[in-house]
Amino acid sequence: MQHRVDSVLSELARIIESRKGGNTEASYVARLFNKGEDTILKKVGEECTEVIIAAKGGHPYQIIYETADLLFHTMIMLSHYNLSLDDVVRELARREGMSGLEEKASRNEAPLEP
Ligand SMILES: N=c1c2ncn([C@@H]3O[C@H](COP(=O)(O)OP(=O)(O)OP(=O)(O)O)[C@@H](O)[C@H]3O)c2ncn1[C@@H]1O[C@H](COP(=O)(O)O)[C@@H](O)[C@H]1O
Repeated sequence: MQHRVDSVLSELARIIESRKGGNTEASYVARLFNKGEDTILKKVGEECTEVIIAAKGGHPYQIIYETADLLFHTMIMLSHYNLSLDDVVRELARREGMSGLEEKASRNEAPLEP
């Protein structure tokens, strides 16, 4: 299962990267990159809202479907800023074993830089 998560996400990240500067007629991702930051961020915002609506609706498949859309558009957003899910996972790994309350308190002490 873990391998499947890794391989699907890595392949998707590779495809997203490959769409930068690509054919906007043939690729949704290339079109989004071409439209730029505001459109990408608007899509992430829309997909967040759709996840919340789906969750409140309580249909498991709908929640999965909308969360997939959110994750996909989040990956495009990260890529726009030359970041990736690897960077996010590294941050999660850094937090491993640290209580959420401790982490919250430490946010006020350290600047938000690696
Ligand atoms: N995983 C996805 C994926 N998930 C969602 N989407 C698209 O994201 C859009 C989601 O938009 P909405 O649900 O808001 O629907 P919409 O109202 O039609 O969208 P807009 O007109 O507002 O953009 C739809 O067009 C979906 O088809 C995706 N498009 C592509 N992928 C992956 O990205 C790869 C590259 O795609 P292309 O760049 O199109 O080749 C594909 O092979 C897939 O693996």
